[in-house]
Amino acid sequence: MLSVGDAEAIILNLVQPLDREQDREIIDLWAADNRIIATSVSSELDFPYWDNSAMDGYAVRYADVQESSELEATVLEVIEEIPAGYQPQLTVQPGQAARIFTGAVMPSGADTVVMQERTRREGSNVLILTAPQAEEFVRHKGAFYQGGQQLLSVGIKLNAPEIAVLAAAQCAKLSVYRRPRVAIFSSGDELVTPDQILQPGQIVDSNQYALAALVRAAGGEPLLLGIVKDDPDALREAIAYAMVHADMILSSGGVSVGDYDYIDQILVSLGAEIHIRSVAMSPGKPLTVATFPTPPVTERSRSNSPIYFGLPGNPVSALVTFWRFVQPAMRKLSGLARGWEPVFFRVRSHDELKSHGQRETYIWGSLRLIDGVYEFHKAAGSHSSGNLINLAETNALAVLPVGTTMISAQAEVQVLQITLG
Ligand SMILES: Nc1nc2c(c(=O)[nH]1)N[C@H]1C(S)=C(S)[C@@H](COP(=O)(O)OP(=O)(O)OC[C@H]3O[C@@H](n4cnc5c(N)ncnc54)[C@H](O)[C@@H]3O)O[C@H]1N2
Ligand code: MOO
Ligand SMILES: [Mg+2]
Repeated sequence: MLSVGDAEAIILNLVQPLDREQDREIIDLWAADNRIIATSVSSELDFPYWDNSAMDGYAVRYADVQESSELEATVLEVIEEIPAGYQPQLTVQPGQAARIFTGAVMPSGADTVVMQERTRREGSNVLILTAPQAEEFVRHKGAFYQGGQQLLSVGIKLNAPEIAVLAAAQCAKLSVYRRPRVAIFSSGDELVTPDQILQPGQIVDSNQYALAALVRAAGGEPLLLGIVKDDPDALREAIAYAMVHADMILSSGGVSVGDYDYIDQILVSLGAEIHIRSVAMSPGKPLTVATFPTPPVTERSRSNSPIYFGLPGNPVSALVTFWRFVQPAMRKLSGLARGWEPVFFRVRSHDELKSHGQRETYIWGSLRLIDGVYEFHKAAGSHSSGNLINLAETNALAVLPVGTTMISAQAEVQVLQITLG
């Protein structure tokens, strides 16, 4: 059976990012958080825009004050007061100073700022009590950034720091990748929506809710296709619709070896190429990954043909395979230039962890900060892949490699981070 690592490599190789020319939209900066920038940004402005003061104090000529001390204070005449947002009117001549405040424009003639605490005001004069460094507390025009250079490159995710940069660069509208459209449906005759009274043998379709939330959290736009019966015609219709409307298709259920598990054969009948049928992992062994032939350019509404993930129906298996494979694939698809690969790190395990050792095993639980160190706590209760009840507060999965049957309590374990940073 295919290893998890090989499956990941196949999937990430199949997924191609959205097209930065064709798959983009213009949005307002207020709506930019968590979006991915599709054109590089530069500014004509220098940062800082002007020479300005980093302190409340006095703008002086260094040559005048370089010998100043408590005992031999330099006396300067204060010629002007310069608050932030004001254009200085006078030039500071030898023997003169200007009162200045943080962020205010430096007056011509002055090259240094002496902070207020190192001065004493006497009427229209100021006494400089300490020798400053030359050019101290002056933020020079262009010192942080010179106009014309690249500020942000394509493929960066926008959060508060990048949005602040864009605002400072007066970029009130910007071009971002559109959100990937992800079609989602659940397959199974036993499934009903949460508002229905359960008849014998029925269960609630929880997967579609979970997958929609995961798709949204990963920056995608879910296209909900509902519950599809274990009926080849109904499944073919749903997949054929999704093929032309989505960048990615997620189904859950119907990918194992049962008589009603039709997904693979329908994909084949629609001309899809199946790249993965199962993976040596637990939970999540039955997993179908397929692609469709690229339609002719004239019939295309988007740059790529979609990738299909037939996730296993068991609720935990559907989530684990999403976290392990679909989430990185969505990040790559969405245009992120870097950081789409899954993130693993090592922590101490609070609990003993067990596996049968034959497949790479993912155990759900939570990372908790104990005395400043992250510790993995296995979720209490049954670890059957059909039990979703103890999934609440899961924020990491412990990974036991093939061949490892036990990790003792307090020993180190590798965990997969599943909440997006
Ligand atoms: N003979 C074998 N049987 C099974 C194997 C196997 O290797 N040989 N693998 C098992 C494993 S592992 C898994 S996982 C499941 C995967 O099954 P399917 O993907 O075909 O899914 P279904 O049979 O349709 O359903 C499985 C299970 O999950 C429940 N389910 C399905 N959809 C949903 C949903 N939307 N929300 C909540 N729960 C759902 C369904 O009722 C079943 O209980 O196959 C094993 N069998
Ligand atoms: O993958 Mo099944 O996921 O082991 O229950
Ligand atoms: Mg089945």
